[in-house]
Amino acid sequence: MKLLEGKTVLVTGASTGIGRAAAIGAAQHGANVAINYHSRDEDAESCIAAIEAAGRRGLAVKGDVADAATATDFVARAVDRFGGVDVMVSNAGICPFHAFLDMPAETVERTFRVNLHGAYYMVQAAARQMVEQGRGGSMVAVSSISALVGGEFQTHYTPTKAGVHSLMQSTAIALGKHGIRCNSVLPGTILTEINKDDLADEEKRRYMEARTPLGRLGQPEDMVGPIVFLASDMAAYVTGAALLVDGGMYVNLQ
Ligand SMILES: NC(=O)C1=CN([C@@H]2O[C@H](COP(=O)(O)OP(=O)(O)OC[C@H]3O[C@@H](n4cnc5c(N)ncnc54)[C@H](O)[C@@H]3O)[C@@H](O)[C@H]2O)C=CC1
Ligand SMILES: C[C@H](O)[C@@H]1OC(=O)[C@H](O)[C@@H]1O
Repeated sequence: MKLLEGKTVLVTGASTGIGRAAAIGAAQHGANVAINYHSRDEDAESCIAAIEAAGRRGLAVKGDVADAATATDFVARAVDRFGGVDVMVSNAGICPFHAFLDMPAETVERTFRVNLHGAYYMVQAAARQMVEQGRGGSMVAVSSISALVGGEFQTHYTPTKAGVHSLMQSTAIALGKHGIRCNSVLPGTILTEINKDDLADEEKRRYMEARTPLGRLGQPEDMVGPIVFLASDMAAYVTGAALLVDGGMYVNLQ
């Protein structure tokens, strides 16, 4: 069953990892897909090629999500190409692992700007368009298990993920009257570029695997079903919710 037939889906940070998998998954579920990406043109082109191979139309728009103008440009370009916006997947993020006591202020500020301000601007720009269209819509923000638990080298990162989750709760209230649903997914540890260096440490990787009741770390494709579901009309009465997608890592105390 195709869950996003006829819809236009926008995904930020979609040239790699979870965003790329979500963009291709949305196309496989019948959506035309616009992707935002930050720097690597060849990765964006390859994502668009995969969207088109799924028989749908794709559009790549370059831009830094930390800049509010990127969001208005992204939405305007998608509307110009596809005629509207039905779903915004706010996914772009960074996690430069670093100790707390000597954390550089610029690392804190950049992480806040990309992860939290970026999500805010993207969701706001999409919401304005959806309200104008008058046919509702769906926001899916990629938060994290880190919205719920801490990380020694993620003191600048975990507050942004709690913030993204909180943003979905408040926008669910602000936008419910317009038929716009807002939810977050909370991935556990998914093997992508964001943690490639961190998980190159075999001991840490084995520890993270051992914490996961399903016995393995996640792949970007593990995020597709939950994101597509929340984006789709199958989740028509789901808003303000957070869906952990972590192989059971969060509940595994002992
Ligand atoms: N991989 C994991 O274990 C987890 C990842 N997440 C979240 O998932 C999201 C996607 O990350 P992954 O796919 O894992 O890693 P990734 O590094 O493959 O993807 C992040 C994407 O965001 C893009 N990006 C970074 N800064 C940007 C900017 N200023 N403007 C536009 N795009 C920008 C990158 O170019 C990249 O394509 C992030 O928000 C991350 O915090 C959440 C929980 C766990
Ligand atoms: C980047 C980390 O490996 C990943 O990001 C998160 O949000 C989770 O906390 C994982 O540790």
